[in-house]
Amino acid sequence: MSNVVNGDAEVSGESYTNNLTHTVSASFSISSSPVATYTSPSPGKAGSLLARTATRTSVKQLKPFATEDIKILLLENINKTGRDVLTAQGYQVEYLKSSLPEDELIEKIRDVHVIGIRSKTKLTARVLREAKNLLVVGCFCIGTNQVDTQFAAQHGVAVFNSPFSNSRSVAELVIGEIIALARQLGDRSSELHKGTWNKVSSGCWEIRGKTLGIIGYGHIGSQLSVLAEAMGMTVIFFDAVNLMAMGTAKQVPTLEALLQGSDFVTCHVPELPETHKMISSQEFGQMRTGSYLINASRGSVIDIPALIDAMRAGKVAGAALDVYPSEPGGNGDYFNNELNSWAEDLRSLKNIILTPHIGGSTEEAQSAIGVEVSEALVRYVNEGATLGAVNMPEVNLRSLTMDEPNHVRMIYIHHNVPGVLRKVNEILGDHNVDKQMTDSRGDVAYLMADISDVSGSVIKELYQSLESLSSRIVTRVLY
Ligand SMILES: NC(=O)C1=CN([C@@H]2O[C@H](COP(=O)(O)OP(=O)(O)OC[C@H]3O[C@@H](n4cnc5c(N)ncnc54)[C@H](O)[C@@H]3O)[C@@H](O)[C@H]2O)C=CC1
Ligand SMILES: O=C(O)CCC(=O)C(=O)O
Repeated sequence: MSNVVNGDAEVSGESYTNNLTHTVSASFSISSSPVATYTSPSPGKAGSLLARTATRTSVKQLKPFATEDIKILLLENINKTGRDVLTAQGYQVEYLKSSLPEDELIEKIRDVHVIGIRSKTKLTARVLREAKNLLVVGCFCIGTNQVDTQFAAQHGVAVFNSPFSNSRSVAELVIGEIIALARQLGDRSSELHKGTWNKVSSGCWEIRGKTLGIIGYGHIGSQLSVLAEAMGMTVIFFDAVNLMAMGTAKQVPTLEALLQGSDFVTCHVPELPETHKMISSQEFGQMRTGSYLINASRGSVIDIPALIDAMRAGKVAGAALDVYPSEPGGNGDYFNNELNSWAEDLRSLKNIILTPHIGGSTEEAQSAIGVEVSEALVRYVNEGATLGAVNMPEVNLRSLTMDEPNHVRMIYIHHNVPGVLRKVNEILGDHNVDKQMTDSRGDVAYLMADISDVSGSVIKELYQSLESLSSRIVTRVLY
């Protein structure tokens, strides 16, 4: 394959960096000239930060490859804003509305350099092991529990997410659910849908003056706290760390204190071993009789058979669940006992709101997430910047400019073992290293160095020397 970029004829990458599976793909064409630059396609409609910065003529677009050779697989109906950012770069983007069963996913992931998912797609070690060309994963959501982020890092695959673009949407959904549960809205509505008029006030309450207990006072929990106080509720919260309370909310020292003191309990913790079945029979026993439970975090946080028992016993007067231990792969799939053995018992309860993991599903959230995550992916693919990565150290260097035509950016992802920097500096030391940054996270380290006045043959030597080090996970060359 050969490409022409800004008039420079390119030679096959295999002729000079045999093992480019560690950069992008062995089949990519790599310019023989480090001065080769890339003319950015016209910015997409998204009007994104990236599109805007690309029009600044002084910033040099770093690309070691023909952008149209970058293959991206987007699953789970990722918003058009995100697709637009990626297609505007000239990448090949394949887009599917649902997730894929594991075997199909493995077939598809073998080929791609970037994968974009939401909460449903499980990128386990088994799947990632097959992803030989994969550079980066974009989680177009907050949670990253669906990805084996540690395995990914150890194989040089960065993972990005959107840490708070859907937080407000989740908080608003929970506010709606608090009122809906207090007024038994779900039951009244479905009765009338079936033709039955059932006007009742017994067991229906205002939320003013009631206490909301928030478990996990992070982005969503603290946002919810502000909204709940504005509606006249008292807020208490429990968190693993000490945090500044919003408004007049109060942190309580134990989960038990939270459960005993709340009329409504809502969970906003990540999926972790410590949060697995955090609310089970014992915790339901500690809740006030007639209180309500909401979970829009992860399905594993609640012991659902214990919830069913607590609701049947009248201990819990209502519940709203948005997330489940097993969730269907796509719209139209069944939510039944084959998926979760207790599904039909759950569906038969009174005053229970069951939603299909829509906490973050608003136009505003999905549009913002699409742009945010796609831009992080583009920055990583094109420039190697890891800012915001959830599994790699955060490393960035200022963009190279058009005034620096003979520069190369070397990226060396490596095992964090003693003596690596000495060896890397022996390789880079004879050259003019303008800037260098290195950082580590656990047992993976990330080094980025911009080197000036280098020829194509020198780049090849630098690349091969870094590749030959035993500490190497991935070497990338950008210019
Ligand atoms: N239903 C939906 O569509 C959505 C669900 N989520 C879920 O909500 C979760 C929370 O989201 P954010 O508020 O953005 O996360 P965050 O990371 O900002 O806050 C989580 C809080 O939980 C606390 N925490 C962690 N372990 C704890 C423990 N064992 N006990 C008590 N507190 C603990 C942390 O200290 C932190 O303050 C996400 O991890 C995700 O799984 C997020 C967005 C949408
Ligand atoms: O929108 C989604 O698919 C997932 C939302 C979610 O659970 C998250 O952001 O963690």
